[in-house]
Amino acid sequence: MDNKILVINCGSSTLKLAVFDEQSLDCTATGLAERLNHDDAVARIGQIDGDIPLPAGATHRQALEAMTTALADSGLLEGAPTAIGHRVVHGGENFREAALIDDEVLGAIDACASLAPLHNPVNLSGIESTRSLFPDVPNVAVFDTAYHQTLPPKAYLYAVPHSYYRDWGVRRYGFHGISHSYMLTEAARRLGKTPATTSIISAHLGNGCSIAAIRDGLSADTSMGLTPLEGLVMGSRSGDIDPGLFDYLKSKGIAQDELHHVLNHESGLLGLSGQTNDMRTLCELAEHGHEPSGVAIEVFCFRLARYIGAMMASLRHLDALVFTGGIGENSTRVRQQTLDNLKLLGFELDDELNRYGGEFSDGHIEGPGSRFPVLVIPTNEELVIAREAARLANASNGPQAPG
Ligand SMILES: Nc1ncnc2c1ncn2[C@@H]1O[C@H](COP(=O)(O)OP(=O)(O)O)[C@@H](O)[C@H]1O
Ligand SMILES: CC(=O)OP(=O)(O)O
Ligand SMILES: [Mg+2]
Repeated sequence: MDNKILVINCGSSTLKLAVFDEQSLDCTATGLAERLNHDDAVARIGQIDGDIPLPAGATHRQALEAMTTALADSGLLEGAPTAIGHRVVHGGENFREAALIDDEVLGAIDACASLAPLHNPVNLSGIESTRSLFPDVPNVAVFDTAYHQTLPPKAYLYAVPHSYYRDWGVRRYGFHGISHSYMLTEAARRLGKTPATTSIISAHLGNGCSIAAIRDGLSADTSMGLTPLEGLVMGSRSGDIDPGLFDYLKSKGIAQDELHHVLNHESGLLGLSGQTNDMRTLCELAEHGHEPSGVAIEVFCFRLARYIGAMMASLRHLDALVFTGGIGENSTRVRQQTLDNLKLLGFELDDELNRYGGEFSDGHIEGPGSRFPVLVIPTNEELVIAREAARLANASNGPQAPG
């Protein structure tokens, strides 16, 4: 019987789950629950036909229970997993790497909840659920912030009174570190280099979007800040705004709570287009002449281009610009339109390679005259989490005999 690692990624209204073989780290099952806490909540497991039955308005916990039962019933878990890895978005300054979960770690995750209100509370509910479903199995937290703990003060300090940082931890933390660190190892492998000598700009473009400057293997700058709201334009998040907006809109009768909701849930691509947060649909709409969708894509790409330029300030050399995430991996248009803004920096794409997203060129999509390689690399946050969960669970089984 093969030992299995269960990986859980709880998002605000989704739950992604994956099962890995502990030895080979092959992914043997994947599942997705969507529209959780809504009447039409739905769950599927790739290896099982049909939907997994969920009650209307199912919570993360109910979905997790239904999905793990279905996995167990169909033999996909092969008994209880040997370790469970969780994506946890905000770990503050407490975690430079993944951690075996105990009550102290749970407390530290809870203490960061107000800094990632869309993410940490659901991450915690995922952990609590698996702890009660599988009481004897070690749980491991893998943090989105951990990889960015190498940011230098010049990149993480806001220019506000220093006591805000000292007393309240007000600083830039950065997120999507699981994905950015995977981009580093994958880019290094494709370029025939070691991660420790590789410098890249990594653009993770999913529903949440962020960019990182990675200098000689270490995160040196990134676009997200105290919370995952800062930086790039995202599906429904605004990214950077002038904080003066709060006062101005207060004078228009929009309270802080309401604006907070708008900036997180009704802005970004959704707010600009008035249609959807989904880039694929926006591209289709724009192709059919829907002007606001075209404008939304233009703002998205221009902001990204500005940030690519900004990331250059942290690097001594650049081995590659890397695109990943649902948009970065799949949108020929976004990659082209972004780099059209950066001709002065010497980026050039090959139209054909870009159209195929680097599928037949080991990820490369740059043209022959490009000053820098440009890569498209599919992210695999679940694999990173599985690897860390296996490593920490094994380490917790006591000291290994010297080899
Ligand atoms: N072919 C495509 N063209 C453009 N955008 C795409 C395409 N496929 C997926 N996307 C976009 O990727 C985004 C979702 O990214 P993903 O990384 O899956 O999200 P999450 O952050 O929830 O994991 C959506 O905006 C979706 O429209
Ligand atoms: C941190 C963050 O924005 O995560 P996601 O992209 O999953 O929303
Ligand atoms: Mg994501």
